[in-house]
Amino acid sequence: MKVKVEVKNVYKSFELHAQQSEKIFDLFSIKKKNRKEFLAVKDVSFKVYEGETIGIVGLNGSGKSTLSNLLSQVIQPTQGEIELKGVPSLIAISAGLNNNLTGLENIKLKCMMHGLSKRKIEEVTPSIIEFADIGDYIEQPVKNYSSGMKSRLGFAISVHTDPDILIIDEALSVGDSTFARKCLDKMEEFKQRGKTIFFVSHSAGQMRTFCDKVIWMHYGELKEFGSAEEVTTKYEEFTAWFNKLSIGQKKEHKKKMLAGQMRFNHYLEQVKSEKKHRSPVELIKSVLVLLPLVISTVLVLLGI
Ligand SMILES: Nc1ncnc2c1ncn2[C@@H]1O[C@H](COP(=O)(O)OP(=O)(O)OP(=O)(O)O)[C@@H](O)[C@H]1O
Repeated sequence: MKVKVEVKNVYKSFELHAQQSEKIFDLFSIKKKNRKEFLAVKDVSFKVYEGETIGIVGLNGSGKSTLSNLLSQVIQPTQGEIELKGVPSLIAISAGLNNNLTGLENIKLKCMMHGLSKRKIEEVTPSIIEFADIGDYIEQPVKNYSSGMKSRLGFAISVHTDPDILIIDEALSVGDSTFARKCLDKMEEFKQRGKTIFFVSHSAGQMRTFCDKVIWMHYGELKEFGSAEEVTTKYEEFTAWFNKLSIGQKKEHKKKMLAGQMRFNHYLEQVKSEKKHRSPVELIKSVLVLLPLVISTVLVLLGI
């Protein structure tokens, strides 16, 4: 079997600015300040083969969506590498939908972004509308949709763009059971066609029946990666233990674990090799941001 996705020592950190002014200061400063950052994904590595369906489980805030966004290239790793052999498509609640455009306009836009020709878009549009099944709302701006409607439209568009790697981030949890069944049937069809699927869900049943393997994300780290049965059982044992804790104990546990995800941003740079200064590219970017301000100031001073 061919390797379809390879994730190598991936980290994703988010800088935590105490104030907006810090953010602006960082944009213009040449030397990076040592700010606090949060490691949402911490040294994650795994390989996925063609045709595998991979479930992703974990408590709230464990890094599942961050990992989904990394896999679908919506965000880039802070460190590490992700190699994808194929085009990914993310299905998440309202992912990639433009709120100000109508459903129909979004269909055209997303299909174009996936490289479909005008003729192909005209050909698949009726089928997308039928799958989404949101009636006259298809002519309404997406901002008027319920989360279930957004999820229906997002799912319908994504499966019709025929992606190689499908990443489904809890989109099914907001739909009703009929729609969830329809999506699961479609996913089964994709699976039969040898597509690679990542599937974020809180349902142990769906993990067992639908996935070959499961990734358990735990406070940013990959705690387990193995057969769906084995990892789901371990995860259920953990949640049963966790749910037995008192509210205070749960809070204490979370606090301790989250503290382990806090770092100063030099941490990753130390891991990399003590690279404390901005790269020339970053420096040029800062200069370009300042350029319009400098030009307008000079023009004002010259009285032009
Ligand atoms: N842009 C951001 N800036 C700062 N922190 C972020 C950002 N995005 C995510 N995080 C943090 O990263 C952690 C992981 O978030 P993520 O959404 O990936 O978790 P999750 O497992 O998908 O959670 P849930 O089950 O609640 O959807 C959370 O603590 C979240 O607050």
